[in-house]
Amino acid sequence: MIQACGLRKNYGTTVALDGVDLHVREGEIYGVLGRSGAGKSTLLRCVNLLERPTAGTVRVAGQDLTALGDAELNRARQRIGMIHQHFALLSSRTVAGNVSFPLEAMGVPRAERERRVGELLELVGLGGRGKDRPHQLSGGQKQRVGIARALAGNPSVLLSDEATSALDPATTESVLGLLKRLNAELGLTILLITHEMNVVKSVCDSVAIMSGGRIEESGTIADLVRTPDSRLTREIFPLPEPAPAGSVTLTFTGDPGRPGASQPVVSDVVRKFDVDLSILGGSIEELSAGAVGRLRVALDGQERSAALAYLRDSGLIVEVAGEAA
Ligand SMILES: Nc1ncnc2c1ncn2[C@@H]1O[C@H](COP(=O)(O)OP(=O)(O)OP(=O)(O)O)[C@@H](O)[C@H]1O
Repeated sequence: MIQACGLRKNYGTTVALDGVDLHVREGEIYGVLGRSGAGKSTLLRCVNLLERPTAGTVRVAGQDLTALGDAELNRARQRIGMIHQHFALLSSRTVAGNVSFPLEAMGVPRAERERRVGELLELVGLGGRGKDRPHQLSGGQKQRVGIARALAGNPSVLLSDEATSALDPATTESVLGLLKRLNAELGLTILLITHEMNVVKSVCDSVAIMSGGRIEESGTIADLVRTPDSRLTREIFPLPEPAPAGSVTLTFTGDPGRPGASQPVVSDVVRKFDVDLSILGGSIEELSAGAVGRLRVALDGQERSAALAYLRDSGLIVEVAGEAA
């Protein structure tokens, strides 16, 4: 749905994007994660051409935006909604007036606008709040207005620029829940940038990790957590590094056909084999891709090799420190 190839953006001598390739599939929620200054906002602004890239191409829904003139670009942008960290609402307008704003710009007749604004406010859980002013709303409600406004042009793509960074954890969760529902119900493709791992963990299907204007790592969350040395896996499941020589790190991926983190594989291995097992560290996370756990253990005893083989045969990813995978 979104395909960026070889994107570069220079501001004078600052290289904000240094050859970025991005592929967001239709219907997925794709997170771009990175520290301040990594280039995330620049990437997002280049996707809808609010910034013209210095080099590279951007295709959205099959259309090469970098090849369009201003008028065509404005039309194409109506199919790309955007929400912002600080909501960007007009304080002089009511809630309904804010949502109506892009429809007015598109020349939609008044009766049709009013019907559509009512639908959009219902969709984001703000039915009946149309006459309120933005200052009468909480942060989460303001962001819901921002989302309703972004959906006014019936976009196929929603871009989110740190949309939950100004919100408290409970409100963040409810806004993310809304985005997930819109993704599922409307088939909306969502590209969001964030510096919060929690956002990626709770809603994203895929992620790109940016640093210094480049993408360091990208892929589906499900694939990356199965790649034991991926940066995403190390950040979601921090375990002391380096692992003590001979220690064993077990990854429960929760894939169909593999044991989940709640299944008693570890107690089985101790019962079945002459081994001692002590836990050195670990955690379990409920990701959008399912429950995933990583556990580091010391495993010693006469039947260590047989126990390791059993763990592998049970479907766990087994890494032994100091041994090639
Ligand atoms: N309009 C601009 N003019 C000059 N330099 C810019 C401009 N916009 C961004 N930069 C620079 O480009 C680099 C990437 O900035 P960008 O805002 O894209 O990063 P970011 O990952 O979104 O960080 P943050 O989360 O702090 O916004 C930084 O070095 C920044 O200073």
